[in-house]
Amino acid sequence: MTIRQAFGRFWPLTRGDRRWYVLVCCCVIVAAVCETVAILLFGNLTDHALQQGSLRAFWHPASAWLAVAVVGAIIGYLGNSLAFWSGERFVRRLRAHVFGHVQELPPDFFQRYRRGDLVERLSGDVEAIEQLVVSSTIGVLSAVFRVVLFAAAAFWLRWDLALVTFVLAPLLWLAAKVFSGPIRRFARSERIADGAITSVLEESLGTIELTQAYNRSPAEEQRLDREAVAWMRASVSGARRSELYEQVVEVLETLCVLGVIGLGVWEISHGRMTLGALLSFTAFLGYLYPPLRSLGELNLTATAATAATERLDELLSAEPTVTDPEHPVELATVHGRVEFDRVGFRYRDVDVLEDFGLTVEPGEFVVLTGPSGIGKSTIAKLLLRFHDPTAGEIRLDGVPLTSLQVRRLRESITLLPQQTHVLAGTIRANITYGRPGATPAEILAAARSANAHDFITALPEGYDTPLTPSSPTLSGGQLKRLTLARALLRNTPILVLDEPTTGLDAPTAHQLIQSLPPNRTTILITHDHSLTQYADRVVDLSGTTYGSDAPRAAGRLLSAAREL
Ligand SMILES: Nc1ncnc2c1ncn2[C@@H]1O[C@H](COP(=O)(O)OP(=O)(O)OP(=O)(O)O)[C@@H](O)[C@H]1O
Repeated sequence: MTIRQAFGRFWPLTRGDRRWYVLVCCCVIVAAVCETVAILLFGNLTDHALQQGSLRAFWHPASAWLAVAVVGAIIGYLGNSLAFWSGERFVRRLRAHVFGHVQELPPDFFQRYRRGDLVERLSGDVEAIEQLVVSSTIGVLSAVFRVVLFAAAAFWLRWDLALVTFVLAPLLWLAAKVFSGPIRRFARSERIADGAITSVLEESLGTIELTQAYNRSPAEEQRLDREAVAWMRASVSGARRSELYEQVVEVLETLCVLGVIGLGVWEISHGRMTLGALLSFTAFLGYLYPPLRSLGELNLTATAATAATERLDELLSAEPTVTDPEHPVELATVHGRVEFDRVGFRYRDVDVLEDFGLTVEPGEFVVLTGPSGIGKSTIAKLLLRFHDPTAGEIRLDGVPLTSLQVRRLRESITLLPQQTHVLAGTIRANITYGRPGATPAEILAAARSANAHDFITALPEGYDTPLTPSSPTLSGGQLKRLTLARALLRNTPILVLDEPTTGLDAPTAHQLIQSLPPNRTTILITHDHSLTQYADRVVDLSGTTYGSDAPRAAGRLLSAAREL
């Protein structure tokens, strides 16, 4: 991706902030004008006060110089602060944009990338793009204004000497061109290595118990070191090229300054120039060369940032596979009838479901069982539209899922996944995650139903006990009950529980299933056959489907009769 393409890709995100960039440019112009005036005053001071040794001739230009310097400093401060603020605003907006997009992507997208790499793209790469889009734009505009102003002043002072000065510009351009290729290459390798390091750190810290238990610490250190070596190579090679570029530019600048001074000396010796004019002129060079040099450097920074642009563009180009229909069907009330109609599904090349049919009536309690790997969790994921079936159709209350708004669909179904997800925050915050704004009484009721209230209140800080995802201070069974409380609090017409009783002792498991709320469509995925007694129907994915005369079924029939 070229700088131009990279810039075009992200520039639209600056909409709404461009007036601030214009303001920054105005500050830059005023500050550059102040610097120009200050240099001219310096020439005046040299010719009238210094050369003639006149203190009277000193005060006027000196006070004017001071006033101009103060104005320049104030405007410079305001401009730089504003430039920084608008740069950070862009970072915030870009990160939110990419993060929002990534959150819509299907689960298999996250299998293609290591989590640490994604983290790096959302942190380091986003900041690198800010460099390209905002800082570099402001930097280039600022440098161009300054070059134009100082060049105009230099031409006004002595056009012939100014011409010599500008020999430098094409040389700098040439140098930047020569160096930009390798710098881009090393920047790309560095961004990739950054992602790999974050991944290793994230993965190792996430499995620290396993690492310690299996004595794998040295291997983990080696893994990190391998990535660190790749990162160091890229980083050092890139820095070397940048440094070499700086030194080449330094030498080129020195050559030009010496050329100008040599010419100036010659002019003074022929009486065609004053010392003040020569000193002002060389002072201009001192001001002119930094923005000229920074134009070349900005080119290199922007070139390096294109590596980050490519990485972020890759994320933004990934399309969500599950989208809202153009004209969604509105379901005023969800009754909870779920139909899988000749559903087929495959993960890339692996067929998981073929011609699968199941209808769950509103309020029915179905146990889904079958051997490991047969596709039980996949059915739950299809119901929430994490994926769409490759054949057949799934319907909710007779409406195909693809005709419903994804948000509305997920509002109607609660999935308790097999994996226990703990969030950073208190136990209360963990429970209310699925339904912010729930009342304390509702939280308590959900915790009681999930058999979690007693162990929570036995903790010194009760519902305010803080939890961390990496090392939650609760047992596996307690965490299971906590996540069940979170699911129950959502109070949706459909409940899908994927192995909710793993890690629980038999009495607790039975108690938990018995206390599940009645009158809602419940699909319980389990390997525990003792729990099937509570179901209205058991569906064994290996082939058998049978009803149950369990008390639970009777209870449900009773409540259905009551409803009638
Ligand atoms: N993201 C995925 N990508 C590719 N294949 C997958 C993916 N998730 C699951 N599978 C495969 O699909 C099949 C069904 O998996 P699924 O998790 O639905 O089984 P399950 O019946 O719930 O198993 P278990 O009882 O062990 O939880 C398995 O063979 C599994 O390897």
